[in-house]
Amino acid sequence: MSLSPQNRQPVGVPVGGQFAATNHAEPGIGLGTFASTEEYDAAVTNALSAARAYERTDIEEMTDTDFDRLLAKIASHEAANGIQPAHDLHDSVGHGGAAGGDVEHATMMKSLDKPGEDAVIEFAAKHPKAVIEPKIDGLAISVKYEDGRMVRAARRGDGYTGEDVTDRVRGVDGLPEMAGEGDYEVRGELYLNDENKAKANAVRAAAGKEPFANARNGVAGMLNKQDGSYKGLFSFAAYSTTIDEKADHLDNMEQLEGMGFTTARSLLPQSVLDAADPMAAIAALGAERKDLGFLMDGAVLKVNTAAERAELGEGSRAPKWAVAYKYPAVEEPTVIEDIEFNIGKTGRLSIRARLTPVEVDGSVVEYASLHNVGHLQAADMRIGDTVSAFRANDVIPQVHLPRADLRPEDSQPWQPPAVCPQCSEPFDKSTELWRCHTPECSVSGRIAYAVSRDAGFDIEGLGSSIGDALIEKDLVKDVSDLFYLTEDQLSDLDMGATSTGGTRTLGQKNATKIMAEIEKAKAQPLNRVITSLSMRFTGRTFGRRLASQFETMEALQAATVSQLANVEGIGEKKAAVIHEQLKKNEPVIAKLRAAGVNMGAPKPKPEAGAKGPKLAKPSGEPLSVVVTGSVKGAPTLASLSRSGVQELIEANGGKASGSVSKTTDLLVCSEDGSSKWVKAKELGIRIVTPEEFAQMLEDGEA
Ligand SMILES: NC(=O)c1ccc[n+]([C@@H]2O[C@H](COP(=O)([O-])OP(=O)(O)OC[C@H]3O[C@@H](n4cnc5c(N)ncnc54)[C@H](O)[C@@H]3O)[C@@H](O)[C@H]2O)c1
Ligand SMILES: [Zn+2]
Repeated sequence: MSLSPQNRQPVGVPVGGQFAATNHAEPGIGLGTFASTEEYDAAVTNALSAARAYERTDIEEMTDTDFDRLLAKIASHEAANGIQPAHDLHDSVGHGGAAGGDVEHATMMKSLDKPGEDAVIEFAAKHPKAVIEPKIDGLAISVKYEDGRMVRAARRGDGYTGEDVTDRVRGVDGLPEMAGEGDYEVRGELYLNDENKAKANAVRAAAGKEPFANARNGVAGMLNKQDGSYKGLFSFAAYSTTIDEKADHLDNMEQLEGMGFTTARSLLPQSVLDAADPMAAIAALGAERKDLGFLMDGAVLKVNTAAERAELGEGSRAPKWAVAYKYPAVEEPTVIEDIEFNIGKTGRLSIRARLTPVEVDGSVVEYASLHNVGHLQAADMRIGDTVSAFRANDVIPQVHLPRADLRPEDSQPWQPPAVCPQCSEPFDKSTELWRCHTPECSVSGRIAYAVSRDAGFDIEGLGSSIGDALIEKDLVKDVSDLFYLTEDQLSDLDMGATSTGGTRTLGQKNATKIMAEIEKAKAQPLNRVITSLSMRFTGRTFGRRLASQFETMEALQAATVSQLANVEGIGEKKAAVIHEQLKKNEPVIAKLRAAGVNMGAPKPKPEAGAKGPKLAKPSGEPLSVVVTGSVKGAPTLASLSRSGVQELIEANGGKASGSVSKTTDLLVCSEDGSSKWVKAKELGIRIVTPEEFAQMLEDGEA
């Protein structure tokens, strides 16, 4: 089919600045042609790929504006060169990207023509009684009712057949399960409103995925997910029905509304078409877009009576009795001044562009989301690039279309940070959104460390997903907040959406368990309290040394830099850092103290004549002890973690060490032949079994 000249006009072109293209372009003029057949072929391939992604996935390979512009250029090239297109980009539903399915449609499900402003004005002049409705941006479905009961729902697909989605849309808001009597069909848009979009994106975030690019992509992605993880988050609005094919469109819509359906026109019913100035009504409808709470990408003009519908008839991919006007995305050119990173409170790396401030659609945009590393690299946007800033119906501004012709000569491709820019540790790249898990970088990492069995309070059951949920809800900002949680806060904690779209809470049973663990944790030894603060240079080893040196938190806080520096292995530099961080953590420590967390106690002075510490040399110096392998053989040691054993050694006056060297005094080892055993043998170091070691501690005889 060759296109009418009108159809070749670009639709939805952006307005303003260098990116402006006119909505009134003469057919084929200003759209340009491709320089070579190869370029034309590549453009067709790209457009088909984008259409496929658009119809079948939640991936947006290009924005609608880019897609429409590309399509217009392809059409213009074909017209200028007399090419009979071999592709079906122009005249198939879904631009050739749609796939059919199991359900055959009674009549073809079509698209809408978006012929541009002039044609819309002409349509309105010819059909002054036409009605105007919002064009909702989601996915079309057809729903069949038999005896007033919903029996089948299917996607538009290729227009002739579509995928069966019955079970996935049952219970959707605006789409009743039982309605009226008899057999009929309702067609309408399945869409995602802002409130549900936030919920759906929370489900995505929990799975480490980037939020949906926009609500329309969201519907596609959610519908493709067959496991129902987003069930209940859709909405439906009807725009046509077979309930009475002789009736006026408006009467039919009113009847559906009476039966419990939401209709497109009922979402914005106040706009009346003034045939003399249809663009005024379209603009009035468009003015409400920002505050609607759902995506509306255009306005639809439809004739009202059945007679007019029959008279105007159908085109191959769209009816002739309706036209749509697609609102142009508002975008403005600006320059990326810098690309900035931020590590969020749960450790996620977010990337944004700092822009030369520019006014877009009434407000100044200074920053734009660059999504994730993959997105930025694929788009090849660089510092210094002139880009187009837009809001795409979403609140967070975005940029796209880097202008190669305006790129500075010394421009370099953007490189993602090799390691976390804050702590220099490698990122966790297992999901689209990179994360840094270190305690230094994220509250998440700090809490995970603070509750860990090895280093911190050993709070069983408080895993990272619960930790993250507490952080998201701002219930926990630092470790001390854990000790102020209430059982109700825990049991009501929102753990994200369930497979049926409801919210999942942590529940009473889990809450009670965790509360008991938190209570128990208050008695953890001082070294663990110190470590749980996630200060630099106070890992497990130094935590133990500081605790045994200063005995109480009070003494540790009162210590001068040089007193801290005297602790083995610390030295002046680290001492200064620890000193500073102790000051910074004063409020946290105060809160821990007030919650009843153990702050240590001075060790009783040995009575005269009493034996010295158990793990000490006759000189009084601590024995350096290395424990390797399992200590399970010794019942008194079996329940201890690695750190527990080390703590025990130091509580008995010894010094725990991880590796065997000349200075080692004792190796506790159950496996003869291990590398540490061999080394100890070579160095003539005393070796005892865990059982013997347990006995030594009991007897107080080293
Ligand atoms: N970004 C991309 O890569 C890409 C790729 C392919 C297509 N697209 C976009 O998709 C458009 C074509 O897709 P399409 O045919 O699915 O949709 P469309 O936007 O051209 O409009 C037709 C659809 O509008 C819907 N609709 C909403 N409200 C309605 C109402 N009140 N009355 C009647 N219909 C209503 C119906 O589902 C109908 O099928 C292109 O113009 C392009 O912008 C984008
Ligand atoms: Zn980091």
